[in-house]
This record gives sequence, structure tokens and C-alpha cells, in this order.
Amino acid sequence: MRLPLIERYRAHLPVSLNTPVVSLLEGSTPLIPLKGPKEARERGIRLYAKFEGLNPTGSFKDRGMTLAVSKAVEAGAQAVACASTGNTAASAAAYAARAGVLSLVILPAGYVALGKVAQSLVHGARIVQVEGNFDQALRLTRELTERYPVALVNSLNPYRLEGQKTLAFEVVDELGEAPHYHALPVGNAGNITAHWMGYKEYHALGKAKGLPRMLGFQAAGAAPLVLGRPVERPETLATAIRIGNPASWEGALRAKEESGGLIEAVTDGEILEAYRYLAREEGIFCEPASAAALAGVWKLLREGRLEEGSTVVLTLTGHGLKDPATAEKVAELPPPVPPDLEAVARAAGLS
Ligand SMILES: Cc1ncc(COP(=O)(O)O)c(/C=C/C(=O)C(=O)O)c1O
Repeated sequence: MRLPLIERYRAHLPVSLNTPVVSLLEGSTPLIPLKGPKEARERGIRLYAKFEGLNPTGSFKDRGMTLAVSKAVEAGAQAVACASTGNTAASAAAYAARAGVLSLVILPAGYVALGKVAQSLVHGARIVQVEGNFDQALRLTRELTERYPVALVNSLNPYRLEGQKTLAFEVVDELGEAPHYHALPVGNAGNITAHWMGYKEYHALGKAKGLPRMLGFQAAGAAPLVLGRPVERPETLATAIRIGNPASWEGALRAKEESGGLIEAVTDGEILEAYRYLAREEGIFCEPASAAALAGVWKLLREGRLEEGSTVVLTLTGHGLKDPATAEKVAELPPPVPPDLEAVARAAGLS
């Protein structure tokens, strides 16, 4: 029987019997073995996709939000707030609705994918679109929650990372050990910080013999952690990671250095190639930011930088339906044909 994430990993989370469990039965997402590109198969490298698009609101954010909203309700909050490139907002709106509290989402105007805005709207969030980018929206939200009685549920809220670390627990529980590498996209850098927290905790408890090398990937036009300085005007079609000044900068660097991993950049073209491969060859529809994980691993494979026979887990962070507009960048809808068999068979390439 499917458990709420907090119940599945209660022993490892900062909750007590007084903590209400606000849940949509998040977590326990599938770890899908991939056929993998030929560069992996040729070297016996096994790839797995941890598909976080199958969480209740379609992204990994639900792992952190179930805990952050449960703890906010425990503390008596009547409202939660976040700045977001879309998925945090969608998740906050859903969990706030579940808990019966108000959600306030601050979005960078014009840069949030359609599917995510739809979620915030339909869950009844109070939406403020600011004329600026995510980083400005986050600064304003932090000021707002310092001045008004509203709980901040961005990944600056430690409960978010505590919830998100459970992904690492699930991978070890399922594989029976930690993978050699764990790849994921990096925007505000909460997720790579949380993944590493989870692996270290499980390792310290003796539940995992080894530790993975963390492989973080940023979009080339939004790669502050690669450049070593904030990016004033981040640009990428992967709008979820269009972030110029990550709030968890130190956490990301710690994960990279302590694990002996890396944080590198991939181009929008490489992201689209991986996005299209996952949908067409593996049957997995993830959003563009998620595909950055495979784009990065593919680059390392082509450069021969991953060890032969190793196991690589990729976190595919969000479902492709979040960003239907990008699907049109890799395929277009053919024009309609007359309603007769000849025309249909011709259009279908059967005659
Ligand atoms: C699909 C998807 N993939 C990767 C990331 C990057 O994770 P972090 O490096 O922990 O930020 C996000 C982040 C989204 C937001 O930050 C937000 O929703 O405000 C995402 O939605």
C-alpha cells in the first residue's frame, strides 16, 4: 500500500506525532532502467531514470512541499509563499489547497511554462507576476515573508531539502546500493544539495556502502555555478533552471567537492537532443530542464569520462506536460486532411 512520503521515511525526518501529515501520496517514484544511448551500451554503463514527473503535481518539488507545508501548518501558518519558475508554485498551490491554507506565488512574468501556471491557477493560488526574473522574484518573496506572517516555502526553507533528500533513500533502497554517479539538472541548487544530504545520511547509517559522484548540469546560458559568478540575465529554453544566482550555491559546491563530482554546462541544443531521445527512444516525456541531466551524461559518455561498467542514476525532475510549448520545438502538427480513407492512408504514409 502506498505510504505518504513522511510516513515512509518518518525516522529520518524532523517530524513528531504533533506534525500533521499533509500528503498527496508523493514519492516512491519509478526508477526506470534505460536502454541508453550507444555510447553507454558499448561500455556496459547502466543508466536509470528516477522519474519525478510521476509525483502528484508532476515534479520532485512535492517531496519538499509535503514536509514544508506540514511543518508550516504545525506552526500555525495560515499562508505559505514562494517565488518560482513554476514547479515550486504548482506544488505549493496544491499542498496549500490540501492543507486548507492560502498559497501566494510570485512568478517572473512571461517566463513560466503554461502547464505550471495552469496548476497554480486551478489550485487557487494568489498569483503575483513580477516584471523581472526569478532571482528578483525570490528576493522580493524573502522580504515579503520577513515583513508579513506568511511562511516561506522556497528551498531556503530547510524542510524542503529534508523532504527532497528522500529521493536518495529511495534509490539506495531500490538498487541495494548507491549508484557510481547521480546526474541531475541544477537551477536554484536545492535539489543537488538535498540529494547529497540523503546519500551521506544513508551512508552514515550503513545503509549504503559507497557514495555516488554528483553530476550537476546547468544550461549554458544560465550557468553561474560553472562560471563561478552570478549571471545577470540568465537565458535558456529550459525555463525551470533559468536562474542566475542559486540560493543553495554553497550546498551545490559542497555536493560537487565532497562527492568528487562536477557541475558543468550543456547547451539548449544538447538539452533538446536529450529531451527528444528520452521521448522517442525511451518513452519518457520529461520537461526540458530534466533532460539536461541526460544531455550532461551523454557529453561525458562521448568524452569517455564515465567509468566502464558503472551505474548512473539520472533524476528526471519534471513531467513533459508541464511545458507543452517546447514539444512543438521537436515536432510539428501536420495539416488536417479530408475525412476519407485515401487521404488518411496517404497522410499516414501507408500508401
Ligand atoms: C523541472 C525542474 N528541474 C530542475 C529544477 C532545478 O532544481 P533546483 O536546482 O533545486 O532549483 C527545477 C527547479 C524549479 C524551481 O526552482 C521552481 O519551481 O521555482 C525544476 O522545476
